[in-house]
Amino acid sequence: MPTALSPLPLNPPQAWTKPTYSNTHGGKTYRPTHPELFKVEFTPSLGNEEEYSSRLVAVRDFEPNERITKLTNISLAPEKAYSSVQFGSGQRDHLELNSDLLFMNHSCSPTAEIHLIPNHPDQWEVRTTSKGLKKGEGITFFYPSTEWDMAQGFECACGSENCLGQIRGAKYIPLAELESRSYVNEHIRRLKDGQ
Ligand SMILES: C[S@@+](CC[C@H](N)C(=O)[O-])C[C@H]1O[C@@H](n2cnc3c(N)ncnc32)[C@H](O)[C@@H]1O
Repeated sequence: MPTALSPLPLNPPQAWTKPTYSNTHGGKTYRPTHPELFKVEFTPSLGNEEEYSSRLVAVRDFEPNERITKLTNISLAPEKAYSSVQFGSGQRDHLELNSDLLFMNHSCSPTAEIHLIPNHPDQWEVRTTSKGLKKGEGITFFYPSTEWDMAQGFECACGSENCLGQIRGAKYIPLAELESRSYVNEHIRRLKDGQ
């Protein structure tokens, strides 16, 4: 069950077509959700089926600690999935982004953060880190900052010097390590406290 204070809709407020290589290259069904902020890029040489072949890229500069966007078209996820973002410690506390934000990849040295103030979905947002963000840079976040035990772990290909390798969720990473990488959401801190 979702937590009592989880007023997320079961369906996205606005219909959304997931971008694919073909519908962003000549297809007519895809409309970027935040064209003035970021765009989805595919690397066709890696193949359309390869999930890491796509990424979200800033189309303008952002200041340090600037809000990139609020999470405006979210819905309660039917279940934890590769695409969902965890917003609480309850079993059903996972949301779907239903926007191009889905294409934010994980990085061990992320350029952005997801801030999920408990029980205030109207304030949930994506922010830059203290470094800000330049036009053309990938918008990434540290998945364990929201995810406790991911539906689908992966071998990280972020390429950063201090890459952690396997990414499976915060459950498998000490709190100090989480804190050294990213803003850590309150539900993750709570779950760490109880570990
Ligand atoms: C929500 S999707 C992110 C968007 C993804 N690139 C796509 O095309 O759908 C999450 C998936 O992307 C892939 N991914 C994201 N960040 C990654 C990384 N740093 N290294 C390897 N794969 C990554 C993993 O397969 C992960 O399950």
